[in-house]
Amino acid sequence: MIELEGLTKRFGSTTAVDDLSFQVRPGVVTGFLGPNGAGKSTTMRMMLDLDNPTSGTVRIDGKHYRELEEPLKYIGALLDAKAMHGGRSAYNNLLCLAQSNRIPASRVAEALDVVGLTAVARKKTKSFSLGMGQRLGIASALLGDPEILMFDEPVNGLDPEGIHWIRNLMKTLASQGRTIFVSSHLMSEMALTAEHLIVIGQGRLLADTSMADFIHENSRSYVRLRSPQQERLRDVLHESGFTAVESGNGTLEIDGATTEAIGELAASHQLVLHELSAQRASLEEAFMQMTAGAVEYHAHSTGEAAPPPATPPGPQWGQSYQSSKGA
Ligand SMILES: Nc1ncnc2c1ncn2[C@@H]1O[C@H](COP(=O)(O)OP(=O)(O)OP(=O)(O)O)[C@@H](O)[C@H]1O
Repeated sequence: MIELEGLTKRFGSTTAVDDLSFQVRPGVVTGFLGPNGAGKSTTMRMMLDLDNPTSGTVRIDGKHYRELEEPLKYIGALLDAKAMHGGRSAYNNLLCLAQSNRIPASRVAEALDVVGLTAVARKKTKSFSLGMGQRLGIASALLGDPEILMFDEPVNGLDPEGIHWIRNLMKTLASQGRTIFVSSHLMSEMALTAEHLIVIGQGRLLADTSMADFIHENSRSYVRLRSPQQERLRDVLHESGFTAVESGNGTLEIDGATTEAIGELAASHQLVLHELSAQRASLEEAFMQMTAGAVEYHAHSTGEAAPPPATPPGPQWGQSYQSSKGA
C-alpha cells in the first residue's frame, strides 16, 4: 500500500502538488490521471524519494522510502525509460541494480525473459529503440519482485503487441495481490487496464474512485435511435414524456431512457427502428468533463479524429513472470 498525506511540492512560485492525500491499495490496478502539468510525475518522484516534498508525507507499506532496506524489493518503478547506462548491456544494467539491492543475479535473466529482451540481453542499451528501452525499464522495476509497482506512461513507445502485453502484465501483477499504480495519457488504454482511478488537476485531488463510478458520475448516458418514420416516432416519444433531440444523420438521442422502454414503445405503435442503442460516454469524455477547468495548456480545435479503440485483452503474458517466480 502507498499512502500520501498532505503531500505538497512547490517549485518557486509554482505549486506542482497541492496537499494531496490518498491511498493506493493492493490487488487492483490504480490509474493516475491528470492533464499535462497536473503534477503526476512530481508526485511519483516524491513517492520514490527522488524529490523532497515541501510538506506532507509518503509511506510505502507504512515506512518512508528512506527507511526501506534494499528498496527494490519493496517498490519497483518505471519513471524514465532513458535512465539506463547506454554504454552497458541490458544484462549489465540490470546486474548493477540487482547487486546494489542484494538481489540474486539469477533474477536478471528472469526479468529480461519476462519483458522479451533475452535475445538482446548482451547489446548495449544505447542502440535500443524507445519500445525496447521501455521494456528494459519494466524489467528493472520487476527485478526485486516487489509488492508495489509504479509505472509512469509505461506504454510510451510500445507497439500494439507491447501495449497489449503491458496491460495484461499489470492485471496479472495486481491479481497476485500487488499494488499497481500507473499513469497514462491513453484513456482508451487506461479504461481497459485500471479498476480504480486517482485524478488530479493543478496538483489537487479531483477524484479517488472506481473506474465505473468515475465514468458514471462524469458522463452522460443516453439512448440513440434511428427510424425511417422519424416524425411519427418523435410525436409518440413526446406524448410519452420523452424528449428526443436530433443529433444529425437522422439519429435521435434521448437522455434518461432505457433501450427496453423505447423499444417497447416503438413496437406498441408499430414503428420501424433501424437503430436502438444505449450510449455511455467513454473515460476520455468523463476525464475531459472533470478536468476542463484544470487544464494548463489548451490547444485550438483542429477537428482531429477520435483515437482508435485499443485492442481487446488477450493471452496472459504476465503468466510467464508468475511461473518463473515460483521456479
Ligand atoms: N524541476 C522542476 N522545476 C520547476 N518546475 C517544475 C519542475 N518539475 C515540474 N515542474 C512544474 O510542476 C508542474 C507539474 O509538473 P509534472 O511534470 O509533475 O506534471 P505531469 O502531470 O507529470 O505532466 P505531464 O503529463 O505533462 O508529464 C508543472 O507546472 C511543471 O512545469
